[in-house]
This record gives sequence, C-alpha cells and structure tokens, in this order.
Amino acid sequence: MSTLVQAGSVPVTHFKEGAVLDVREIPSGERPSLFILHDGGEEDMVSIFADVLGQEWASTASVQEAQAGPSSTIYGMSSAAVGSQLDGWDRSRLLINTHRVDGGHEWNEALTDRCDYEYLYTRAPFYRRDVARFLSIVLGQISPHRDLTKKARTTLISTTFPDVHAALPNLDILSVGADAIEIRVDLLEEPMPNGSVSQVPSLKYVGEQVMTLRQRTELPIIYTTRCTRENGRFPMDDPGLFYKYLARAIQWGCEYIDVELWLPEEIRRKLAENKGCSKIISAFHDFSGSFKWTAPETQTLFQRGAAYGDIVKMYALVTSMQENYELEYFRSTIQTKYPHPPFSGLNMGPMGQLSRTMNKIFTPITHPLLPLIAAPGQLSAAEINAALHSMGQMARQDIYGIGSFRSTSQAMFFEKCFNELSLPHSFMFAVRAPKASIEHILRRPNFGGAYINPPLAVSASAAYLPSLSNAAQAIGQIDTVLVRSGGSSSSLFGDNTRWKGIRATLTRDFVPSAYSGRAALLLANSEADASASIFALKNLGIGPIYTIGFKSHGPLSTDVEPVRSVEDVKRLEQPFVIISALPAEKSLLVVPLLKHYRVDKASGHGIVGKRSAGKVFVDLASGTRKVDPLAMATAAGWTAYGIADVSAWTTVETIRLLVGQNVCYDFVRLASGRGLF
Ligand SMILES: O=C1C[C@@](O)(C(=O)O)C[C@@H](O)[C@@H]1O
Repeated sequence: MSTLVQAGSVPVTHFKEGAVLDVREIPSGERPSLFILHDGGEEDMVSIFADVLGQEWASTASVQEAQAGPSSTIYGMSSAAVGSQLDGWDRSRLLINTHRVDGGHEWNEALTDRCDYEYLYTRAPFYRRDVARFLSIVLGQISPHRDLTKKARTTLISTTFPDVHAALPNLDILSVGADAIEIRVDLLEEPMPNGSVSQVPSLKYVGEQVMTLRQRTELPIIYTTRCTRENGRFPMDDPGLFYKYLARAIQWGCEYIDVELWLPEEIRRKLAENKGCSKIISAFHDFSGSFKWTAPETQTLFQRGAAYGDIVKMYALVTSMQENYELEYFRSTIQTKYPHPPFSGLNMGPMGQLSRTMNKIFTPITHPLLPLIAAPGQLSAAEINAALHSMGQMARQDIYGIGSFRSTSQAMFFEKCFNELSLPHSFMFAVRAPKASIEHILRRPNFGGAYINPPLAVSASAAYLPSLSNAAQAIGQIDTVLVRSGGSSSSLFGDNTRWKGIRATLTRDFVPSAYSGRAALLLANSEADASASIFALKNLGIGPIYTIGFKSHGPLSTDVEPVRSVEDVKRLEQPFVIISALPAEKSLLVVPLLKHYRVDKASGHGIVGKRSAGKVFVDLASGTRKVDPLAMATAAGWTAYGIADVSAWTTVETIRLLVGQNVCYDFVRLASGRGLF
C-alpha cells in the first residue's frame, strides 16, 4: 500500500514522525472509465488518452462491447461506426468525442450533443499537455477554483481579440499577474465567405478558438457570452442561444463559464445541474447609471446569483466617488452574511477605479497590448498594484534570495517580475555560507520573505523558524520563508516549494491518477537530496518507491525500499517514473536503467501492446556535463524533464507564495533564459 501525504500545514509540535497522512490534494486512486469516439484514421488518440491516464485501452466497433468491458480499460471507437448504436447507451462510462480540427474531418454537432465532453485538437502542432489538462479538469483531478479560493487576491485578464490567434505572440506577457484568462466569445469575429463577419460566431469557430487558447496558456479559461445590454454583443432575443453556447463550454472542459443573471432561472439551473467540474460565475452588470448598492433589492440580486453561482459578480457603472464607499459597505455586509460564494463587486467607469483596487475576487485586468479595454475604467495589474501601494494597502518589502552564490537568473527574474507588475518590493540577495544560520537575515526590519537555495535543514533552523508547513516538516527542508501577518504582529513560516515543482512537472503530460499505485525508482546520494521527490511521489499516490544510492529512514520512509543489487533491478516491477537526484557528474549512472526499462515505441506513444507504459524520467541535476541523460531517455522512449522544468514550476509557486502574484510557467521559461538553472 502506498502512503499518501497531505500538503496542508500543522504546527511542528503536532507532527509525529511517521504520522501525516490524510489525503487532500490527490484524487482517489480509482481509474476513470471512459469511452472515446474518434475521427476516421485517428484511432491513436485512444492510445494517447490511455497513456496520459496510465490505463489500458482497446478498440471496438460495438458500443455494447464497451459497456461490458472492464471499467478501467479505455474503449475507443470510430465515430463513423457509431450510427444508431448510442441509442441504447447506458452512460456507464464518460463519453468523450474527440475531433481533429486540422484533418479535413467534418465536425458532427449532433454527435457532440450526445456526448458528455468533447476534446478538440490539432495534429500540427499536437499538444499532449493539453490532453492531460483537459482530462485532469473534466475528471476533477485538478481544481484551479479550489486553489484560487485560497489566494488573497485574484485577477482575470479579459481578452478582447476578435480572433485569439492575434493574442498568441504576446500571451505569456499579457498574462503576467493574471490568475485566469477570459475569452469574450461575443467579441469573436468569424470571417464569412462574403468578407463580412458573423453577428454570432458559429460553435465550430468558437470551439476552435477555445482550443487554440487552451493549447497556449496554462491559465484557467473563463468563457463569457456577454449580452448586448451588458456591454457585449450576444443578442438577447433568444436565451436558448446562451444555453447552447455555455453548455458546449462545459463539454469543452472550460474551467469557468460566465452565466448572466438575467437569463431565465430554468436555464441557469440547468447549467448548474450539468456543470460537471466547470465553475459558474454568476454575472450582473448595470450600465444604467442609476444602480444603488444601498437598495434592499441589491442583496436580493446577490442571493439570486448565489443560488447557482460558484462566484457572484456584480458590476455597476457609476459617476460618483460616494458609490465606491457604498459598494465597500455592501461588500463587507455581504461577506459577513454569506461566506460563500465569493463576491466580486466593482464599479465601472473612471469614477469606479478605486473599487477595482479594493475588489479581491477575480478583478478584471487589461494590458497595454490588448486591442481595446473590455469595460470603462479597467486597469492593468501594474496599475492596480501601484494604486494599492500608494494607498498603503501594499507595503514595500525586502524579498530575499538566500544562497551560497548569486544565482543570477533567478534573482534577475524576480526583479523583472517586480518591475513588470509595478510591485513596490526590493529584491535583495544574501550570501549564506554552507550550514550558516540565516536568523540575522530573517530578523532584518523590512524582511518580507525569502527563497533559500540550497534549502535549509529543518533540524538546523528549528530554534528560530518553528512554524512549518507539513511538506517542509516531512521533507526536512525549508526553501521558502514567508511572513504571515496577523493584526499588529507578524510571524515567520517555513515552507517547501520544491516538491510542488516536481509534482507539477510530473503532471504536465500525465493526469494525477496515472501515478496512483505505480512503482517509482529514485536515485540520489542521500535521503536529503531525494526527500522532496519522495514527498511529491507520495502526494500522487505512487508506491512502492525503490531507491538507489541511499536508504530512507525519515517520516516518508514507509513503502520506500532500497535496491541493493543488479538482481534486484531485474526483479523490480517496471517503474512508471524514474527520478535522478544525483549530482551532474554522476547523472549518467541512470542511463543503463533507462535503457533496461526502455519503452517499446513500436506501437507509438509509449504504449506496449494495449498496456499503457507511461514512463516519466526527471533529472534534477544542474550544471554542465558531457552527456545529457535527457536525450538518452527520450531516445529510449521516456517522457523526460530536466531541472529547468522543475525549477520553473518551483519559481511559479515561490512567486505566488512570496508576493501573491501568478506568473505562468511559460513566462518563467521565457524570461529566465535557458541553461541557467
Ligand atoms: O464582467 C466582466 C467585467 C468587465 O465588464 C469589466 O468591467 O472589467 C469586463 C468583461 O470582460 C468581463 O466579462
């Protein structure tokens, strides 16, 4: 049995060695049951889905056979063969239509209507990570909403492009500081054969636009059909049109759909009942200029939105400063009375800009690179941060990088982010001799948090850093120090982000449940070098874990066994993951193992026969070396990642923790240069 670990925090005194173990972040180890329809000639999509899920698969020409087959086997069938067979469909599996948009296949809308979900994709290029994201969302194995509700402030970048292709070159920069990205479906302009644009873009066009956006961003997508009365372009004469477009967004796995409050209750209820893992933003905009936050009906509007909304958004166009004060009063009343759902309230127009800085839930932001602002008074993330600072809502702090050498790429990246987002903070670098205490740095007057690289041993810092996350405690290492303020006092908190970087890397091309109950092999010189990896693997439900180069004794040692001889390697179960935490000069030692457990690529995509072989290799070594094991791993059929991937994901998490800002992985990779990790 594998041991699962939770990542929440408990005071050190509550932590017993060998204890921990409750599950929060990982899905149950249950294998999802899927039935996949594919276009003619696209059957290998079934094997790709199965590989991403770490499950077996089979092709069939009979719906009945799929119904009767083992539930954990993924069944695939050509959509051309379906005919009337779905008439007796018993819904025992999730039915997913897959459609290739660049293959000359007709899109069969009627078939999509009969499916639970639809996955749209291109082959040139093909994005496997998009398959992993789609499946993780629709199967509920990741929950961006749950993660965002833990953040003190969230924003969304509201794009206004008539065609999302125009956004792609700048997407990474546009999204800095945004927690989600809104696609304004009503603003999309589908070119018509006669040279005009359609008033309402077709679902086919919208689907391709959503697909294109999702292929290129890791941000959750908010799918919005804004009506004409609320500053949008979707006509209001047929509410059924909204249902049709929004229901499709759920099928496409959009993380959020924006459902306007004026829509008939029947429609809002039906969407809420069928929302799957998507979340609903209940939206209300008043452009009349006569809206009153103080009116008793305004609370009723909130309650109506809350009935079917996971977030309630109420925005009004105002002309006086007084209305910002009234909104703040309304906000505090609502938040006291209704802790759920979160309330996003703001005033539009130049006079309402103050409220755009006060609102903490999904504040819409713009960016100078967007063609137009989505609503009057919208501000950029940088403008909001600057305003917060000047109003005393965001104090200037010194954020530290603490390490044995000045890691220029990471330090420069922090400085770049602070500038790009107009954060008032200063970035300082402090050199730390190996094993030296860092207490004097943490006690500096303006200390606002730090990353520590290489990490600090928990045992050495317990006296001055007693409050730790579970992860830091179990791993035995602190790589991030946060300042938590509570009223007039503040306290220090030690955390570990490295394991999250490893976990995020592992789940880039595979869904979390693919790891559950599978074996892993871990190479390191010492337990300390391997413990963040062990924590990440356990968080994914991996087990057993075999080790080479060290023996595990600490709180994570359950189900972690050393491999002692070549005979052991031969006997060992096929590992699903190999992680090498060996230093660069030793990292070639892993190569014989990669070759020994090589993946037979004969049938493509890491599939051995009908068995998904998975096969993920992560090399945590940094620095130069003569031969790169990543290239060899790839040649032997492994999906391989290096330290740059893990470090970039770790940086995403570190920036989120230290300054509360979301900066995407792709931006970190883009802005930090290559080969510097
Ligand atoms: O609902 C909103 C808010 C908004 O109208 C604004 O005021 O910033 C911008 C829209 O894109 C978004 O859908």
